[in-house]
Amino acid sequence: MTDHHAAPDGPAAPSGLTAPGTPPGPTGPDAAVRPGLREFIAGLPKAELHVHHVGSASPRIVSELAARHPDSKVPTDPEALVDYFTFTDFAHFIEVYLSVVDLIRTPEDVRLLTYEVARDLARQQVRYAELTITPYSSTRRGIDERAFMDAIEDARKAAEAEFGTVLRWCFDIPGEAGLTSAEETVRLATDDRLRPEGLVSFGLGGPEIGVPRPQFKPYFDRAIAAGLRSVPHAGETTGPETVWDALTELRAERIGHGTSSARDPKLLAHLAEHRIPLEVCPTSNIATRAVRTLDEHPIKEFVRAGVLVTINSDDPPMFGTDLNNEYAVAARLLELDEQGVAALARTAVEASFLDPAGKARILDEIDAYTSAWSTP
Ligand SMILES: O=C(O)c1cccc(C(=O)CC[C@H]2O[C@@H](n3cnc4c(=O)[nH]cnc43)[C@H](O)[C@@H]2O)c1
Ligand SMILES: [Zn+2]
Repeated sequence: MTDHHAAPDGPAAPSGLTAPGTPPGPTGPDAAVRPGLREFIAGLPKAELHVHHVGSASPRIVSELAARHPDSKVPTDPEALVDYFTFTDFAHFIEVYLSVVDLIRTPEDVRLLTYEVARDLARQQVRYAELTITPYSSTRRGIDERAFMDAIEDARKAAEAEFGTVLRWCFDIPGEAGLTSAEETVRLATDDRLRPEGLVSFGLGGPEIGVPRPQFKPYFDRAIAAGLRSVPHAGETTGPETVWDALTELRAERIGHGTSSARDPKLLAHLAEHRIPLEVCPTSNIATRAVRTLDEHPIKEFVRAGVLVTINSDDPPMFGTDLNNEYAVAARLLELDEQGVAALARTAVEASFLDPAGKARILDEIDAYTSAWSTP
């Protein structure tokens, strides 16, 4: 077992079987997190703005789907998944990610996955999540587009009714799949007969190296004209120029990761001035080896520069984390107490694409929870 999945009192690591007392790995729980802070985080109402649909499949769901489709190379044993979800670099991560995408073959698989993802979010007191979905990956594998939309919408409505967690969708272009995938994604996102009610934003994911952002401008223009918000990944595995491209060409309102922005003081100043939040996913950056160690993560520089930082989990079971653990990691890196952690949760709600009344409701909940916690 590799140690970056060791998380004794943290999230359900990929195996869910990590023995208590396992030495913490670079992204595991920190002795330095103040006593009681993990409990505070666990009960804190939160919003998750950067989490991938397929990348959120729990070990139980992955093994259930792998057992259904025995031709797949994905292990059926949740323990074996820990090694399977250990990545040598970003390209290896995408290769493994796509092998899990290959397991989603029917509208029922889509519905099950979506509903279970919502259940996992609700368990962490996530009140609102924008889930990044790549419809192209499913339709090109033969899932009927109408049935796909019905499956995610059905799960969204059931999750809201049963768990109280509000889900919204970000449809992303898998950039490396080329302009055909961009055309297909924007068509699915803007065709009034298909576009799901829960869709709020338009994204761009996958590898960045060799996939320049400007080529996607016409597709983002169409999505924005149809009322969608622009949230591309940028600066995860390439330099700050990619983030500039996302801002100027794709009119990004938030940036997925934006890690390399720290290398460009002018960019940091621009992000701060224009209040463009970064969707920071610390453990993801270590797991894909985009950043070497957590202590080298630039989150502190973002905060110091006045950039709005939101904390997110990206592909939590694949990275042996969950949103609560990401808040604990951020608390250690930023040296936060309960008030500081609550401020991070507030920033995520404010940076979300939820309507004003929905935002106010969660913000009130955060305040009530935080003052009840600090009242003896
Ligand atoms: O589905 C296909 O057939 C296909 C063909 C070629 C390339 C791709 C992709 O590149 C899919 C990548 C997929 O990865 C998702 N994702 C999940 N986590 C991350 C992340 O941290 N950074 C970037 N992308 C991520 C993303 O949603 C893409 O759809 C697919
Ligand atoms: Zn992502």
